[in-house]
Amino acid sequence: MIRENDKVLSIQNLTMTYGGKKVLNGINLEVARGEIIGYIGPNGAGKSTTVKIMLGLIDDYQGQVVIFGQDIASGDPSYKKKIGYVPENAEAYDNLTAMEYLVFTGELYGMDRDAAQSKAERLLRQFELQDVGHSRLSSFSKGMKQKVLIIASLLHDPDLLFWDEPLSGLDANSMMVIQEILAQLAAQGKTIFYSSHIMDLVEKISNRIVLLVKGEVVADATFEELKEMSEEGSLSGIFNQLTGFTEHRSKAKDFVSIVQGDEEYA
Ligand SMILES: Nc1ncnc2c1ncn2[C@@H]1O[C@H](COP(=O)(O)OP(=O)(O)OP(=O)(O)O)[C@@H](O)[C@H]1O
Repeated sequence: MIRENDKVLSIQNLTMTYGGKKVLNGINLEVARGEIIGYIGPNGAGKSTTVKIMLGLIDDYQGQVVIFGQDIASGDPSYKKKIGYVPENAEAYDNLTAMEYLVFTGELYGMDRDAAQSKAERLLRQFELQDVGHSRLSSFSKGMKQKVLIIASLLHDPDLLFWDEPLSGLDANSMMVIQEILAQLAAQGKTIFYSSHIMDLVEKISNRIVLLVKGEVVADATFEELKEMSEEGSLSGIFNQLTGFTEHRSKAKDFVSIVQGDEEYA
């Protein structure tokens, strides 16, 4: 049970339908300060849809979502100021320089322009991006862009973070730094939703795993608890087992046979 004072987020019976198709099917979730939630599931399971609902981007859902004690359907957007978001991609901003993007984002979150600029400069320097602060994002490598998105999500020191595939493209050294940053933020009471398909990383970073399959939470436990419940030793093995996926070998064999021109598989 989470103490009422520690509760950051509460989702009750969340259901979402797109064109008659139910994509979220009664999700319940209580999240406390300081948790790093590995939010995982197969493609199309409903992860982005739940995150978009929590960000207030989708409002025609059924059920209740309470963030920082406020029902987000109440129409008061102030809870958003305490949220940071790393989108899966942010190509729409490619024409901005890193600094322009960061200052713009900081101001959206209510920061003063000078404060946003000075903090952005210092954070860029931490990632050794100070020399390209005034270059357009379109000229950045995948990993450099990811670092800018990560800085943008943290600039206003939010209490709740939604990170969608945040480390894609980052080298091993940068990943270790980010991993440590997340651990330190969580230790200070920040809450992090970490959505990724890279199971090794989710396993390392999260202290709680929530697995969504076809719009339902099918597992909600620590990695250690999941390991005890399953015969699998890794999160990717547990993921395969809980999503009922056992045919990777036969699928790969069929695929390779078609590549090699075997008509039987046409
Ligand atoms: N705007 C939309 N209109 C119609 N259907 C949608 C829309 N957005 C998502 N869906 C459907 O909702 C389901 C859940 O999609 P969602 O993007 O939430 O999955 P996901 O778990 O984030 O997947 P991925 O791991 O591939 O990012 C999918 O079947 C998807 O096709």
